[in-house]
Amino acid sequence: MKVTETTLPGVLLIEPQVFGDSRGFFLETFSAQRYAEAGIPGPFVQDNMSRSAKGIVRGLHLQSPNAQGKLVWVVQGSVLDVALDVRVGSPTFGKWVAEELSEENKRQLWIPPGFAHGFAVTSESAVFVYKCTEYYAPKDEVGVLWNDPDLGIPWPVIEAVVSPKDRAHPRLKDVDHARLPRYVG
Ligand SMILES: Cc1cn([C@H]2C[C@H](O)[C@@H](COP(=O)(O)OP(=O)(O)O[C@H]3O[C@@H](C)C(=O)[C@@H](O)[C@H]3O)O2)c(=O)[nH]c1=O
Repeated sequence: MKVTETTLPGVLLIEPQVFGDSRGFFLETFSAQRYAEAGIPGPFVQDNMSRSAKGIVRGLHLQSPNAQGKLVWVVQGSVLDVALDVRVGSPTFGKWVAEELSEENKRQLWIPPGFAHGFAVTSESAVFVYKCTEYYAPKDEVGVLWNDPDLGIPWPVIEAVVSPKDRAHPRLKDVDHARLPRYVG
């Protein structure tokens, strides 16, 4: 597999090796030793899957405490996936990266603990899967407004469909910083 550092240190783009043949294709979506060697330590304790229709935006979400590292990819359709650094004291606080993840490109994104995460569906529908390094802890959920004008994320959707919960998140500047993770270098 090919691992590339994105413009946000710590956020990694992974292009798995795909073995195509007359039946279709095969790829390994995760292998503990290989991913650890690539800088994705784990251990992963929870796997998730969601399906969303075109135009849906989920995010921007994190947990703090109990911050989750997330290894994410798309098994059907395509999304624009976004990781936002919200670690207080980080030199890249408030910066984000956006990568297209799709059934076709089979890319994965590693989003370390301490980043907020979200995605927008650009295909008719998308099935999104991810591995998490911490269990879901609703009491620790923190959200940042998906279309916070200070962030300027170019969401590729004309009419975004966003859950009431996600519509109610504050802008990053208005999030109680005591609820955000700290940058530890
Ligand atoms: C995230 C999650 C949700 N749920 C439940 C709670 C709720 O009833 C239902 C839907 O939850 P949500 O609206 O939070 O689902 P969703 O908006 O898809 O939340 C996810 O968004 C992406 C962007 C992430 O990064 C994930 O970590 C997660 O926050 O599923 C779990 O049982 N376990 C979980 O791990």
